[in-house]
Parts: sequence; C-alpha cells; structure tokens
Amino acid sequence: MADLLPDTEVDAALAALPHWHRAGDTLVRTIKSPTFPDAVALVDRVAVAAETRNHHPDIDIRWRTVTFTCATHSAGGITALDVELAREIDRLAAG
Ligand SMILES: C[C@H](O)[C@H](O)[C@H]1CNC2=NC(N)=NC(=O)C2=N1
Repeated sequence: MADLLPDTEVDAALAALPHWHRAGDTLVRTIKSPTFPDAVALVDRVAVAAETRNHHPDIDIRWRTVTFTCATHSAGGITALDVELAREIDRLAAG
C-alpha cells in the first residue's frame, strides 16, 4: 500500500484535488479559517481522522491559516495513503 506513486498518478490525483498542489515529494493544502479556535478545531478533526487511519499529515498553524503537508515518510514520498488523506482533509474542511 505504501508504494510511491509515479508522477502520472500524482498528476491524475491532483486533477481531482483542486485545493492541493505538489511541493517536491509532498501534497500541500493551505486553509484559512475564520478564527484561531476554528483553525485548531479543524486540526483536531484532522488529527482524529489521521489517527484512525494511522497516516498523519505535517501541520503548520499560523493564527487562522493551517497548512497540511502529506507524504508517506516510510516511503519517502507520495503514496495512495497521502491522496486518500488529502481527500479526507477536504471533506473535514468542507463540513
Ligand atoms: C508505526 C506507525 O504505523 C508509522 O510510523 C506510521 C505513522 N504515521 C505515518 N504518517 C505518515 N505520513 N507517514 C508514515 O510513514 C507514517 N507511518
């Protein structure tokens, strides 16, 4: 499951993840929340989902702006786990 995705598959995945972009061997999305508590509440929802799937994003919180960076550390790059986590983060951010 933690096999690196070829660039063609990363590009295909990103086509369906318009809020995300590729930065080297990671997928990145920045989300601006209305307030700092809202930003932290989003991070908490993502934390629960990440723990459930045992696949965790790197998270940078700066006031109301949260940046999620997804990569599979054990594989050294982007795998299907990261694409699925990005989709989950989009769902949680939209909810
Ligand atoms: C032991 C545990 O299953 C591993 O360390 C998991 C935890 N969460 C993880 N998250 C991410 N993004 N990459 C990993 O390789 C990874 N490995």
